[in-house]
Formats: sequence, C-alpha cells, structure tokens
Amino acid sequence: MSTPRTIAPPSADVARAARHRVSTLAKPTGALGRLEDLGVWWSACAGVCPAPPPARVRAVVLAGDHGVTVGGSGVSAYPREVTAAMVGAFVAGVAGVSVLARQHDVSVRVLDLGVDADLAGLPAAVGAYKIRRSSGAIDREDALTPADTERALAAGAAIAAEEIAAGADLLILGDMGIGNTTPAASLIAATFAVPAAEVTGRGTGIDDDALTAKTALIQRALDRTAGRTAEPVARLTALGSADLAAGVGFLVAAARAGVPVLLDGVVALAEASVAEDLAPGCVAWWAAGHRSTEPAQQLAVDKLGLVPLLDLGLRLGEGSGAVAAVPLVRSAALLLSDMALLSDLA
Ligand SMILES: Cc1cc2ncn([C@H]3O[C@H](COP(=O)(O)O)[C@@H](O)[C@H]3O)c2cc1C
Ligand SMILES: O=C(O)c1cccnc1
Repeated sequence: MSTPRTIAPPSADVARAARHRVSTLAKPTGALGRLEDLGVWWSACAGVCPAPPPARVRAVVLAGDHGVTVGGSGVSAYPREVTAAMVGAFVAGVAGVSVLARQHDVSVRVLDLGVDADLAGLPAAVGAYKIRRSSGAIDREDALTPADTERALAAGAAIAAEEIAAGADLLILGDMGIGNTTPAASLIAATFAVPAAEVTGRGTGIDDDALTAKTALIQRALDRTAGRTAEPVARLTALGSADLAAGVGFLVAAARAGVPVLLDGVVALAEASVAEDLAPGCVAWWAAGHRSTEPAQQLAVDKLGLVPLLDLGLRLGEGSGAVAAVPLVRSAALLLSDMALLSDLA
C-alpha cells in the first residue's frame, strides 16, 4: 500500500482544550497575544495540554552549492568557496546559529548534500548523505536529475527519522550554500505562480545592478521550465538543488511522524512551500520562527497562512531565526502549564 499523501493534523481535541485553558488563565482575555496561539499549537502538536516545553530541540543544517554561482554570475555577494568553509564552522561550533543554539540548548548537525568540494578533513558523518557536487545552473539547465531528486528526498526523510529517533521534540531546518536564495526564490515563485520581480531579494547583500541581474536570471529559470513545474517533485528537479530537495523530504517526514518544526528563512520557506504541495497538511505542524528580509520568504509565509514570531531584520539563514524563537515556544508552553487560573484567585 502506498503512503497516503495527506498529513494527519495535530490533535483538534487537545487544541480545543488548550484554547479553553488559555481563556481561563489569570489574565485579561487575549492579553498574551500570539503566545496564546503558540501555546495552543505546541499543545496540539504534543497531543497533551498542558504540554511540557520543548526539551530536545534539534537543528539540522543542510549544505550545498548552486550552479547559478559559477562564472561570476553575481547572484551572491560572496564566492562559492564560503560554503565549504562554513561547513567547517558548523562542525567547530562557531557559526552564527551555533552560538544561538548553545545559548538555547539546541543541537546543531550539519550535513553536506551538495557542496562543490571534497570535505575529507571533516568527520565522515558530514558527508553521509551527499548526493552530488553542486546543482545545475537553473537558468540554463535542470538543477538535478530526477534520480538525484528522489535520492535527496529520501535522504532528507532519513535524516529527519534519525533526529526523531534521537528524541527530538521540536526540529529546525537550517541552510548553508552560497547562492541558495536564488533557487529558493525560484521555487517559491513557481509554487505560487508569481513573477521573479515579486520574489527576488538581496540575499547576502547584493547591490542594485546585481539585484536586476538576479531577477532576470530567476525569470529566465521560470520561463525555461514553464509548463513542467506544476508537480512538486518535478519542480525540485527543474529549479531546486540536492540540499533543498532533502529539506522537502525532511519536512514531510517530520510532519508524517507528528514532530513539529520551527521554520527559518527563505530556504526553509521554499522547502516548506514545496513540501505542503507534496503532502498537504504539513503546514499544521509548523510555526514560522521569524520574518526574513527576503521578499520570497515573506510571500511564502503569507501564502502558507503562518505568522512569524520574530521580526528582527535577520537575513542569515542557517536556521538562526528559528533557533532565536525557541525561547518563545518554551515560554508559551510554561504559561499554559504554570499560570494560575482566574478562578483560583481568592
Ligand atoms: C559567511 C557567510 C555565512 C552564512 N551563513 C548563512 N549564509 C546565507 O547566505 C547564503 C545565501 O545568500 P546568497 O544567495 O546571497 O548567497 C547562504 O549560504 C545562506 O545560508 C551565509 C553567507 C555567508 C557569506
Ligand atoms: O532568509 C534567509 O534565511 C536568508 C537571507 C539572506 C541570505 N541567506 C538567508
């Protein structure tokens, strides 16, 4: 029997009970704002109200290079060699997300899905799911072969299963790959049928001329693949990358296993947009950690009906905006469990 496509939602009964408990806490109705919704979501995902706060939060950073950065295309403000160097920084625990993660007791695991380098100096586990070196330049060729896409989706699902087996009660998906905002924006544009001009952002900080060229490149990619990106797996083959496809597999597997995910920036939202298409219902297992400066991220968050928790002008990726939001999930859970009820007061 094939696996059902749609994803079972978090418990509606527990959500109702949590909503009721929120309404009886010792506070004016609605006074805890979005922390109330967050607490209800967390309880429903945990299947119990009140639910203990997340104790085993695990972040996975999927790394890969992108064909669009070859030959001085100018889509990124930084050279592609940074990708491999940053993988070393994650292993050493000195990347931006590593610092936030230590502070909030979140584990970070980096995996090379498609870095265009031989990372032989790093622990072999980093390369355990490597699919290929770099993806194709999506304005001229498909990002992946269909077989690569299937392998990457399966790799992502296997990675999620490992994190869940290790006890994760909340997952975070991070990204590392110079140029990755280009395929991410392209996937979001193709998913929601909007032109390049509505999704293209400055990524690592490109100037006006580079932004014009990046927008044109994304539009060429959309035009080149028009008519064959309606199906989500074909969309990943045409416009994605190994790391992005693995992210989609990760998100679908996590939702299927009933494990919630805090989403991060534009790459996570591209993965989420495709995952929701592939397995409708996943979105109920997600919360948006933050609002990125990337227009594609903002568009995808809106289209998926999510409301970002933080709005700090972050544009780092790596899972950083999601990790920064972990204390809010913990606070929301504790408010539901530890606050007095209005009726308890003398
Ligand atoms: C040192 C450094 C660390 C990073 N950590 C995340 N990114 C982020 O920026 C890149 C995407 O932006 P674009 O599409 O403009 O290249 C990705 O590597 C993403 O993970 C970084 C970028 C750099 C330079
Ligand atoms: O939205 C993001 O996560 C982002 C933005 C710029 C560069 N890298 C990531």
